[in-house]
Amino acid sequence: MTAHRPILAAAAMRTAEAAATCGLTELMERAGRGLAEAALRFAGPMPALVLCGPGNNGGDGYVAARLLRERGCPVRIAASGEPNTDLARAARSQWNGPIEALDEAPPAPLLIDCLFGTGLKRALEVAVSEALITLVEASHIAVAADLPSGVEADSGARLSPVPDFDLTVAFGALKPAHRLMPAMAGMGRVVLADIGIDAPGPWFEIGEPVLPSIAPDAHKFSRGLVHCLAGEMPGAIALSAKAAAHSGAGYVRISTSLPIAGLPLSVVQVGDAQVNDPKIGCLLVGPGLGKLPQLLTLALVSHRPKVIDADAIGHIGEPGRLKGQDAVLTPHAGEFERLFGALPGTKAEQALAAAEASGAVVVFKGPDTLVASPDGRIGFAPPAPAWLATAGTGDVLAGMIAALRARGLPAFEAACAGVWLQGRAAERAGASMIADDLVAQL
Ligand SMILES: NC(=O)C1=CN([C@@H]2O[C@H](COP(=O)(O)OP(=O)(O)OC[C@H]3O[C@@H](n4cnc5c(N)ncnc54)[C@H](OP(=O)(O)O)[C@@H]3O)[C@@H](O)[C@H]2O)[C@@H](O)CC1
Ligand SMILES: Nc1ncnc2c1ncn2[C@@H]1O[C@H](COP(=O)(O)OP(=O)(O)O)[C@@H](O)[C@H]1O
Ligand SMILES: [K+]
Repeated sequence: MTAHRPILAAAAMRTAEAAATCGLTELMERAGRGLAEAALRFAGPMPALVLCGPGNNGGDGYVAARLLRERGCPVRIAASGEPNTDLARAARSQWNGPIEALDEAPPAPLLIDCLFGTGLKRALEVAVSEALITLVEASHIAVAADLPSGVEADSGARLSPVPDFDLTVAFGALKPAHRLMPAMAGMGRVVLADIGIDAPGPWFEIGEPVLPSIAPDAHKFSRGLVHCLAGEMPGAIALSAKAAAHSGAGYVRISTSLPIAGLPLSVVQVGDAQVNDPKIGCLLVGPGLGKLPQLLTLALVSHRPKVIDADAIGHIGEPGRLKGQDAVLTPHAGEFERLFGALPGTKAEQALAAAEASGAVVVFKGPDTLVASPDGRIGFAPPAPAWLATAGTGDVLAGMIAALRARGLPAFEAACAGVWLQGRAAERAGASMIADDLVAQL
């Protein structure tokens, strides 16, 4: 099992830094050392150019340059201007080499970007942005300190054009941008430098789940019954049902008006939906539902936990309808906007607002999937392969979450576990996978 790693927004990071017992000077020394060591490990000793900005991200750069030079690397520094914090000024005063002007500096094989980190508030000046892009493109290996300059820490937005990096060294904790699009796509490998900050909080990167073990005296119903409501296009719910069966549910049942072909023989097809059957561990409605809002209504009459996906999300109408439902909602961006409207803020803030409005656990899917709970927790998915973008993988995820819920995990934990397991299954399935292959990897 890998632990959940904290994710701190810029303001929370500043609070955690201020609370660090070692003091800010030592924090910057540790950040600079972590950066220098990570760059050396990744690139080996090669001539480096460190770009230093005006704030503490620049301060980290002065420290890293000094330490790289102490280890025998030929290092140059180019700065966009004078440091404007005491910490950065102190770090610069310990550098006794020349400092070049950013717009005149020739490139080097190793480029280390310490222009801006969590303090970026607006687009880079055009000359600074152009120099950064030119120097990154002319390097062999480009490393970003904390964040690539131009990336907004909390939203993952690019406030100005940002070149692609090979390595990003996050200090103390991941920031939302390390796990949000578009920023995360251009960071290369992301590593975390431990600078001694201990700040567990309600936002984290989802780690490997601990799944309930199968009791020695288990029977099929104690392992969890998933009941799926089939709609107009039964192929989708069939995928969900298979995924549920292979995610450890002891019994998977589909209520359907017509027999569904291609299902494993172990999946039981029934004509009527006893949605209040106390044996049901989790109901699943939505995949392939089509224009049958009455099946969502039926699911909402049930007192059992439920996963609401796909077409069913479009039939909800008013998020408040889900209050008290013990539901997990799994919208992609289109379904999300249809139900919740165009919410303001970052993707994380939108997911939280949606969870609060609906009282449901919201799995806001995409290349940067988030799991938000009405109690304020957010799990950020670790990167998953882009080949998940193929029809039916969302149906598989819904079936996985339903099974994990039926096996006894609480709604938020089941959703986080499903998202993590889906990503790893996709890695094993490989780039040519279709949704059916994903099920084979569960
Ligand atoms: N605090 C700590 O103890 C530790 C912090 N650490 C490090 O510090 C980083 C955060 O440092 P930071 O807060 O100084 O912000 P940073 O990203 O360097 O830049 C902000 C400066 O840039 C300016 N500015 C902003 N946007 C701009 C623009 N587009 N174009 C031009 N200027 C712009 C802004 O000025 P202003 O907007 O006020 O004009 C401000 O002066 C963090 O990522 C980590 O690397 C580590 O060392 C661990 C210890
Ligand atoms: N570019 C991507 N990178 C990683 N995962 C992705 C990407 N695009 C989509 N996914 C994942 O694939 C699944 C697609 O689900 P969804 O859009 O509901 O498709 P469908 O309705 O066809 O099943 C989601 O789990 C989503 O997070
Ligand atoms: K940076």
